[in-house]
Amino acid sequence: MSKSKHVKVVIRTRPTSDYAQDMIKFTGDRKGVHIHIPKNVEGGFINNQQENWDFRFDSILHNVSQETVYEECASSLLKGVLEGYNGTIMAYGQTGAGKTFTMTGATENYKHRGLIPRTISHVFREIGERPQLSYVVRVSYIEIYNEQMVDLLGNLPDALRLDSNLNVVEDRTGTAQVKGLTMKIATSEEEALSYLFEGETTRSIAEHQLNRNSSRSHCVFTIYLESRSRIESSEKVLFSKLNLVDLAGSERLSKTHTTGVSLREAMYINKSLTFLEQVIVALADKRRGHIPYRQSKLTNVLRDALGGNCNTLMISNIRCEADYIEETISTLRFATRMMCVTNTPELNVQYDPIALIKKYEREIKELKQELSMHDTLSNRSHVQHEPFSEPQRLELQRQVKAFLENEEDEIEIVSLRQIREIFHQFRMLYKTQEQENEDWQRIHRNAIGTHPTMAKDDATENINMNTRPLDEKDDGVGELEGTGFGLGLAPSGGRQTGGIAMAAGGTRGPKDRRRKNSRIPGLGLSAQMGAPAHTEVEEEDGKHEIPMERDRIPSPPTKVTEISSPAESSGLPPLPNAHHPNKNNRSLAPPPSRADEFESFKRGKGADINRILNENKFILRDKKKHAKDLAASVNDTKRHIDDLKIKIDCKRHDRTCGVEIQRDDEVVIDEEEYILLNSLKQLKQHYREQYEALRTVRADIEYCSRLVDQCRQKLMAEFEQWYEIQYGGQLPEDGSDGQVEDLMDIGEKFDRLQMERMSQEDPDSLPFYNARKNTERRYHKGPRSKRH
Ligand SMILES: Nc1ncnc2c1ncn2[C@@H]1O[C@H](COP(=O)(O)OP(=O)(O)OP(=O)(O)O)[C@@H](O)[C@H]1O
Repeated sequence: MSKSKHVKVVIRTRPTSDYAQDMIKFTGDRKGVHIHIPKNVEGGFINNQQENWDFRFDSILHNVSQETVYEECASSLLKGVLEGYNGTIMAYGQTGAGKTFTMTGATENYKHRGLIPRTISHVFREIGERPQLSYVVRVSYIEIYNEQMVDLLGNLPDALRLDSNLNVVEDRTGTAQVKGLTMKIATSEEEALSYLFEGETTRSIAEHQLNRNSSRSHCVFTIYLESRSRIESSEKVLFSKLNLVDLAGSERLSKTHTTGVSLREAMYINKSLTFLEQVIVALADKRRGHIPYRQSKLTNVLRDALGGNCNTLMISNIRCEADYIEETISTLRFATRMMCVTNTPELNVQYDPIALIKKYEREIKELKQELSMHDTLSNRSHVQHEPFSEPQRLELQRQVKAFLENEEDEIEIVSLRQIREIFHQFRMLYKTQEQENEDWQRIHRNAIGTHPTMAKDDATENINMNTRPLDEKDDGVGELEGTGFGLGLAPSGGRQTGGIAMAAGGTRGPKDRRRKNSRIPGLGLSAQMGAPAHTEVEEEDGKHEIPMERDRIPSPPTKVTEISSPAESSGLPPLPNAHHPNKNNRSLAPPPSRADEFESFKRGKGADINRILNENKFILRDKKKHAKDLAASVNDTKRHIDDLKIKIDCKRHDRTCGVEIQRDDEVVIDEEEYILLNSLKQLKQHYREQYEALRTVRADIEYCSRLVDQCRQKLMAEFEQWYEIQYGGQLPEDGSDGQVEDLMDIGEKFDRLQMERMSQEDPDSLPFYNARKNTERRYHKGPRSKRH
């Protein structure tokens, strides 16, 4: 559970030779400050002027080194940040009190480096010591000047513009974010330090070019950490950030004696610090519901640190000279109020949705492996659990068609999912056919109706002729046009006698129930699944099956070109061929269906692979049959063994009842038992051999199945590719990046030598000097001085 914590406040004094020892005294425990200002005698006898002030803080750092400040203020807070808690350290105080010295320190002197560079070093040191975690470190640097936010790591021209496009927005969790802010990923201490120095440099360029006073701006350097475990679940991500804030000087307007631009700047600073104070007062007052964060950019940016989800520490820098006593008291007052602010730091855990998906994928894969193991153990290795891919669907569709066209006797059933897919394919074929029939009939009817030389009655008669029940014998059906369902072209007077219903609606005679063969026109199959190909007819001499030859079954668009078209003979316009569109009629017909094209592909470009596939399938079928036979004989042998065992047991039982002959303690068995035992031995041997053979065949089957699958996949893949190319699909094009070669110049070689020397003296200082040098080089030397 999260715990509330008050903002930790530390006082740091700037060393001075003019220390006002009569006025400022620190308590022995280094936590209290006593201020004494003697009464002004000019105030008269009755003088209410306050003389003494006592303050208590978390710690007082008087005349201490930068290192002590770091250990006291930042070290433990940073550990929290590395564990996933947010942190903020801000330096507050009057101009010249040492805020920048505390936060940034002397950038040219490693020993006097401030909290920010020390924190950066510490971050990377700690990361190196936590190999079980993977971290991403990002940094941003922002300056708030006259209520304008400047992105110090952004493009230099933008930093010099007065109108900034940075805005503070709230994310879903209510956390303030600076929209549009540059966040640089730092992979090393040196890189992160380079960004710090780069920001500093941008700040000083802007200061000179825009005549700004840097002590009148607030600066926020933020280190963002994103960490995830390398050994546990990596979808759990910890996000935390550490704000390192150098506030503008807090001196009063009256004391600065400023005018013009400086006055305006001072007003802005005072305003934002006043708003900061208001927020702190509001936070300290538990009855206050509304906290005015939005009044200024500063409070908006720091809202997490002030009464939010953050461990916050404030360093109040004070000066100990008598001249600055009023400002010092003011700073200490502000610091006291700050101590009343409580925050509720919470672990910032998020779950990475991509990593979560990856985790689920992994789990599914493992489960599938387990399932396939289970299948193998229960001899169901051919069962597939993956969703059907497009090529597999096409293959099933082909099998269904082959089955309906009598090319294959059966479709091997392997799973419930496959059965569902087969049913689905049946339905699709049925629907396609139904649609084609309707289209064809519509076109045909229109054509008949509009033909100038044909009377309407004739046309209707022509259709009715084909839709009425065929009540005459086979001969009477005559020449079927092969182009329509119920629109077959019967010769005049031709009537089928068997009572076969061939109406478009699929009405069937009561006796038309048994079907052995069916065919859907257009796909070479009958339009209705129930449309008969063999039709049972009852004649006087009993039942007969009338085989309906393929080409004799009325089927709409198919075979139109092969058999003399009724359209031609009756003067009708030619019928569209939806099954095999060619270039000339492609514009009329809809794009060819993939199923049809697949069939052509198998005959053409994919003929080779299709042949191999079929050969493999044949071998597989053969092997399966062999396995089935072997399994049957293995079971037979097993039955024989069991029978023999029973017989032998009976024999033994008889023996124990005294029937056996004992000779010199040796069990003597009779001939019959001997034969039985011998047979058992042979049978067992036979069983082992058969079983071994069965295992080998099963292994072969697995291997062949895989081969068949591979051939099928290849065929499908080649077809897909061919289809894409044929019908406008474009293959993606690859692109490649060039590499820029970075050569080392003489200066760099010198730097390297110097670096080597320093690394021997103080290895830890290397990244610091490196970063410093790189930043200088970028800004001040040669062609690399230009940014962006
Ligand atoms: N603890 C310290 N030890 C040594 N020098 C210090 C210390 N604190 C401040 N200084 C020196 O005092 C001067 C003013 O300090 P600094 O610029 O840090 O003040 P500041 O509060 O940041 O002022 P501003 O508000 O103008 O930014 C600098 O030259 C700095 O080196």
